[in-house]
Amino acid sequence: MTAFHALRVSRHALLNRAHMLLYSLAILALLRHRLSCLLSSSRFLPLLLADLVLAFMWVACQASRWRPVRRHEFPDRLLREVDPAAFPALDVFICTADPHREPPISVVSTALSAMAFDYPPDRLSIYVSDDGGSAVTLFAFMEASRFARYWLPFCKENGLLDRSPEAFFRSNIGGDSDKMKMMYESMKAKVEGAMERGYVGNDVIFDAEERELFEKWKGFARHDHPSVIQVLLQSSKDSDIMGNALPNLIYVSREKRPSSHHHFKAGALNVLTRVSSVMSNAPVILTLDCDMYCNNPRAPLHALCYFLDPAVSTDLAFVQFPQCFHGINENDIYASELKRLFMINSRGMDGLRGPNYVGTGCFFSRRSLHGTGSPASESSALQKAVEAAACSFELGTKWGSSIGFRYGSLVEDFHTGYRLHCEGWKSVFCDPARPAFLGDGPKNLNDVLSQCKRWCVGLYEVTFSRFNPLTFGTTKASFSMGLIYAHYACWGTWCVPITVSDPWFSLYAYLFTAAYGQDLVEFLADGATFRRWWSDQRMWMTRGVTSFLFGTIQFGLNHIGMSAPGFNVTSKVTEAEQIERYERGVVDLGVKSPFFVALGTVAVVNLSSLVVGIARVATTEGFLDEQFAQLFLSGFVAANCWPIYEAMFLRSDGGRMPRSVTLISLTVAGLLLFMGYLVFHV
Ligand SMILES: O=c1ccn([C@@H]2O[C@H](COP(=O)(O)OP(=O)(O)O[C@H]3O[C@H](CO)[C@@H](O)[C@H](O)[C@H]3O)[C@@H](O)[C@H]2O)c(=O)[nH]1
Ligand SMILES: [Mn+2]
Repeated sequence: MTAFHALRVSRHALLNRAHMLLYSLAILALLRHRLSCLLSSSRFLPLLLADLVLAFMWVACQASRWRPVRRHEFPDRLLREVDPAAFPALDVFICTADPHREPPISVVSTALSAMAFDYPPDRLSIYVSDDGGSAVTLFAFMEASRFARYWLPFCKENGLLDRSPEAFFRSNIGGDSDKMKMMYESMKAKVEGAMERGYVGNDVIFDAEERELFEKWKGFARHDHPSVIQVLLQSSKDSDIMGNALPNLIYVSREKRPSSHHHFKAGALNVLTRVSSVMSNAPVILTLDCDMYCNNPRAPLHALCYFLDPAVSTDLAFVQFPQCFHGINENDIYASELKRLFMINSRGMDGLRGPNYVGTGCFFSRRSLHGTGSPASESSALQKAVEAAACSFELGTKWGSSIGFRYGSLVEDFHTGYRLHCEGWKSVFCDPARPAFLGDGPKNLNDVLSQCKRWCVGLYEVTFSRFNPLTFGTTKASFSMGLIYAHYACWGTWCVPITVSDPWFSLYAYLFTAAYGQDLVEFLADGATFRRWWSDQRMWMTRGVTSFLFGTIQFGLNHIGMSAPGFNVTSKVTEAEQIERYERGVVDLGVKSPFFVALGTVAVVNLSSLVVGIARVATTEGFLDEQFAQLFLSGFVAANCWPIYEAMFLRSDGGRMPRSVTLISLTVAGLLLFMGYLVFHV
């Protein structure tokens, strides 16, 4: 048998190791210096803490630089050697949670893009989990099941690669597609109309049978309702207009009761895992977020290149594709690409036990989630499915603790992938030239920072559990995997070195330039531009004083019971005016957010120290030599803060900082500066 995939170790590996050696010597020297300072004055204690965090985060991340790899798959070989009729069945899970933040018509487009995979339709099932419990979402999927009869043959006849109608009609107009476009627009208008009215009117319902389904929504509340499971397409019965079989399409809205915890997305995925196990029970499962449409119809074939290779499949839990986004602006001002997380470090982990699970674009082997057991009962498949979607089903079972998607963290993806690695499973990072899945990144700063804060809280939940990666991970997975997971689990602690500023000395110059230089090189090597890297490092600093800081505080409050973890679904809709600003690359600070008070304060404090520093250079001899590095740092931070100064003082558009936020920032900064003056001069 010829191989379906190949692997090569990155040329950077040796260079990385040499860099590691030098850098660790410098870190040791730094810590030694700091300890000796501490002996002279306890004022240095916060700085020691900052240095320790820096050292720890750096060391933990190195494991991902030890052996980065690149893989390549050969789907054509697979097609030559394996008859598609012998492909394993594939169950696709799509999660949605809120019809207002996640428009049903977009969820439908994602589902259609998966239904149109280059995969035998009779082996393909799409399950939609609707945590929003929305009749409009069900209605949108009924429409989609009719539209699919035309759309799927249209994609295949025209050899389309963009099989999400939303994405296709965004970029293609005219020609053959005119008729299809009209059909799509008419479906879209019906769904959006129902969304606006807030219910599914009798005028848009197809027949009496459909009307009956919506009866279920009488006395129905989003957080208090029975399960609704509706089979919309059945492969054995339904065919498209050319007479080809259609994939199965199943709508699931699990039971919700105020008295039982629904465990957010992990809970939804576990319900789909069980519901699908009694209906199609495919050995391969793909998880998708509602905005992550398929951009490469051969994605499943790429995954099969691993699942059908007996040499790797025995302990292969999942094949993860990177999260990629459409519509990112030229300089990626909010670092939405998250290149280090989704690309660079994933390749690094791939050279060890495998990349972590990032929640979407991931093919699982069902075995790794729940062995082969499925809910046992005498009833029919549909009845069993309804039982499996009930709130009480999991009571007294291992679901969420040692089988299925794991509970206890807002980052169920991180937690689940990590626990699978701890159980001895492996994973693979699969990154074909044409991105397999594309999603929506948040397009305003407040949403970007809130999302990151949620991750930060979720990651702490893993750190402070008995599965702490340093103690549990390093022994159960492997030492190096444990370190990388610890690096992420402690993401929030970046707020310590970023918020504690330091009297600079020459060793820092090396530590700073070497780390920044390496980061830049890795970005450029991965195809980024300098400006995109610049945005990324700016966002890293921004998160330090906002998401990481607030996330750390929030976790502390949750921990002592003063608040509870919540999952704020990221909005996938952006106002036209905001989109326009985003496309021009203008930062959006136009909402009254505590994040922006923190940003404004830091920016003003830094600007003041820069101005005072420059004044001293002009008046005091020798000051420049002594404090050059300190001044350089302030200058560098000020350059990063430029968009904030603009938003505070220079702009007048809707994205400028609200007056009240500017005033509060100025006041807080004034107080801080005054306190600083008292400490150092009185
Ligand atoms: O109670 C919930 C909450 C969320 N979701 C779905 O989960 C997905 C992710 O939610 P989103 O608000 O888009 O969160 P992001 O922060 O953008 O998502 C990233 O982070 C999540 C938590 O780590 C992962 O689950 C995602 O896959 C990953 O893309 C969406 O499809 C939601 O509909 C549910 O089904 N039920
Ligand atoms: Mn998302």
